[in-house]
Amino acid sequence: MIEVQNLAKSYGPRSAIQGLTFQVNQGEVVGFLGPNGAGKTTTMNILCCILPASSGTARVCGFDIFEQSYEIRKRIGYLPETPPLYQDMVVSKYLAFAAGLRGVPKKQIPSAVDRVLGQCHIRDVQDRIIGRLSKGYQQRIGLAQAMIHDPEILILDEPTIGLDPIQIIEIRKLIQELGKSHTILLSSHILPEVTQICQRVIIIHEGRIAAMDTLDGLNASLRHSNRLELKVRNADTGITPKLEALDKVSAVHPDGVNRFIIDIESNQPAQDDVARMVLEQGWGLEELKPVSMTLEDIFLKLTTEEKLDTPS
Ligand SMILES: Nc1ncnc2c1ncn2[C@@H]1O[C@H](COP(=O)(O)OP(=O)(O)OP(=O)(O)O)[C@@H](O)[C@H]1O
Repeated sequence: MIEVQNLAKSYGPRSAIQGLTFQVNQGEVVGFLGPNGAGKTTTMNILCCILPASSGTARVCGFDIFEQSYEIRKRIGYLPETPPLYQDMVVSKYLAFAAGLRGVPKKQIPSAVDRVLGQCHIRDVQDRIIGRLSKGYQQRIGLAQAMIHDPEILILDEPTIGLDPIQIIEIRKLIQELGKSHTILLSSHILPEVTQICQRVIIIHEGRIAAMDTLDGLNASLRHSNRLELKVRNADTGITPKLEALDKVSAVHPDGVNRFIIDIESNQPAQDDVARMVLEQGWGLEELKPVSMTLEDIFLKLTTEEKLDTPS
């Protein structure tokens, strides 16, 4: 659905993105993550044909961003970080206006407005002035304008930024609903949000792809940081050095009473050795399980500590 190949963009001498290659398949909801200035908005603007790329190619629904931008605009709905709302307009009139701008035939405008009022759950405010509505409602109106021409793909730039926790939950639910019938590329700084909404993530850092996979896949590719969580019933004072003496264990961190976090050497299955020692020493095995990394752990690892050599 979206195919990006070696995409680059420079603003004068400043390179914003370089060598970006990724795909978003039909029906996927993909999170686009990166620290401030990583190049997320630049990439989204290029895919929506708002900004020209400096080099590389991208195709959206099979159409070329350089040659066939009109076809792409028909098929893409874009919610920029600041939604393009006219604060003095009434919701339904604004949406009809947006429909006209997006080329919806005049006769079909009332039904298009009616459709997005329903899809975005804003029917109850259709006669209200936009500027007097809460930010959560305004964001839904932003989504409604992005969908007014019934696009197959939605590109959402930080859709929950500036919302309060209840509004965030509402918009998140709405995006999850829309994800059932649309392909979505979504940028966000809120990592638990991406974990909840997205099936796959693309992490960019300094304009390049740092990782691209499902959450499970990312976890697996970073397995060198494997950790185990161990709970025992009767730890004695020698437990930490004894566990650290195991071949595959690189460090042991006590974490509360009778609980330990064990760092494992790269790709070494160490559970059996740890369990055997616990039983032999009579420490009483309560629980032994891998500590899975959160998206936040993965993101910080990729964007602060080190970079993957090649995107997966
Ligand atoms: N119009 C512009 N002129 C010059 N430099 C720009 C322009 N727009 C963006 N940049 C630079 O390009 C880089 C990427 O910016 P971009 O806005 O795409 O990042 P981002 O990942 O969306 O960041 P944020 O999360 O802060 O919105 C940054 O270094 C930014 O300063």
